Amino acid sequence: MKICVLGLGYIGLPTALLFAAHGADVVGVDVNQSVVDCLNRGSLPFEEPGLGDLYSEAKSRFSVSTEPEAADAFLIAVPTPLDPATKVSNLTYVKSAAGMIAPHLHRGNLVILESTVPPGTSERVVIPRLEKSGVAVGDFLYAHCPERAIPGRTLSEMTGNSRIIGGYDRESTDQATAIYQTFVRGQIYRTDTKTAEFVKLMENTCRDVNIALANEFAQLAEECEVNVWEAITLANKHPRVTVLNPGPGVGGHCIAIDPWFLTENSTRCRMVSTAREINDSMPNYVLRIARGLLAGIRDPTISILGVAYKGNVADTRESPAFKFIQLAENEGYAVRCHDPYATKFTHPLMDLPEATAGSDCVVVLTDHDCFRRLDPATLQVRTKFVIDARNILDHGKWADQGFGVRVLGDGTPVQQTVPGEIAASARLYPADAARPIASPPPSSISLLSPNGREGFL
Ligand SMILES: NC(=O)C1=CN([C@@H]2O[C@H](COP(=O)(O)OP(=O)(O)OC[C@H]3O[C@@H](n4cnc5c(N)ncnc54)[C@H](O)[C@@H]3O)[C@@H](O)[C@H]2O)C=CC1
Ligand SMILES: CC(=O)N[C@@H]1[C@@H](OP(=O)(O)OP(=O)(O)OC[C@H]2O[C@@H](n3ccc(=O)[nH]c3=O)[C@H](O)[C@@H]2O)O[C@H](C(=O)O)[C@@H](O)[C@@H]1O
Repeated sequence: MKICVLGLGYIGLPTALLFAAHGADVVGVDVNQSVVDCLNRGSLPFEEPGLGDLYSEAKSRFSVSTEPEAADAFLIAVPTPLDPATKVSNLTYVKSAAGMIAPHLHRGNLVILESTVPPGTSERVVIPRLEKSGVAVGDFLYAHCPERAIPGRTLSEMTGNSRIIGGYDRESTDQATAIYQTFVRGQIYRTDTKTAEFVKLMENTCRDVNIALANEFAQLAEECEVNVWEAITLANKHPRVTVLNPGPGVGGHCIAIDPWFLTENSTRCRMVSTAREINDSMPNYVLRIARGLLAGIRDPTISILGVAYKGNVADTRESPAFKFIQLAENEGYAVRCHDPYATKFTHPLMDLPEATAGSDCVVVLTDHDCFRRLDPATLQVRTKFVIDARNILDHGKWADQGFGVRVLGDGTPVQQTVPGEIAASARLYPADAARPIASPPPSSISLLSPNGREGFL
């Protein structure tokens, strides 16, 4: 079996290598020459746990090129970004990939679309371009097989997750099932192409809406002067309730984008777009907290810890850090950034001492594990304020070092802050307290550790 994989990014490359490691001859195609050069040098264009070892294992059956060639099966894993102005999918890359396959397509070949697309895209956009080959669908096989792997655990999820295979016809579903079964150990579910497109979008939209609910709870809790983290921990004791974690916003190439694909042709949707609005407004909310703390400080500097869209990954796509920084700079704050994972960003990435030197407020935006263990005694800041927008720091330790600690959703009323009341506005945690609430916590629950729950890597 020879498989040609178009798009060697976060999804296409691991998928191509898994096929190769399980016996297929794979040609990986990417229009970006630097990706091809990098792989030809034996390096990886990005990091993902286990990918280096898989590459070594698969190398003998894997070659790379900027052009597709004849094969038994073609797999498309190219980007499907969102046009930020119109909130409509940009299908340019998918169209171009289908156009590149057409000259090599023969009767009996299988084409699989893995890229996430709006419902109906296969039928309206992809298949017609493939048919320019002169072969009609039915004579070539076609399936949409959406990817569900989560960055940071891509390989274990690609092999262990269940999969949806949406074939154009029974033969297409059978053939696609057969090739995924070479490495997928999870259950394979069969459906039609448009349902598969819809299911993928529903999954990510469901997560987005649930995160929006957690973010709204954080804001409501603050209005009620309740600590949302304690409230969530307790609510999640209910056997049918799972509230996710509030945070500074939703980033990444998928959850912040896919809900718009579901609604782009709809005139009825309310909840999905409202959830997007709530999540997109979280950087403003965190900045409002910072504004409260920094009122009265001359020429304030904010130190951002974490620009990646989530913990323990380097990916900054759609990261809430972009919006937070832009808003902060518009406000006149100087911004210095530190992220031990990210390598590419719009702002210079500094080491921790440099990013925090002379700072007036440290803001944790990403839940990297290494931040949990940070020792505040080592930081040479000017003003001791920290905002923990992920609830990951050891707050007692920071308070011991004299920091005013403000946790997103901790119940401190944001609007109470007025210039001249700076220290009072940050809840100064008593050195021996793990949380800013008056009554002592029941000894049986860990109130500031809900991040070990489902929902966070
Ligand atoms: N990254 C993720 O965690 C997940 C992504 N997806 C979906 O998978 C698709 C791919 O996403 P990523 O791998 O993250 O994208 P990516 O941006 O990491 O990689 C895509 C690659 O495709 C290449 N490319 C663009 N046009 C091409 C063409 N015509 N022929 C060959 N190569 C081409 C680009 O140069 C790039 O290297 C998207 O639709 C995304 O929504 C789905 C599930 C998870
Ligand atoms: C339904 C679902 O879990 N989808 C996964 C998701 O991967 P992704 O890394 O984007 O998801 P994520 O871990 O929820 O992170 C998205 C964003 O949401 C934030 N986030 C996440 C969980 C939470 O409780 N609170 C929160 O604020 C994260 O910090 C991040 O900014 O989207 C992937 C995709 O489609 O690309 C998909 O394959 C993955 O399985």
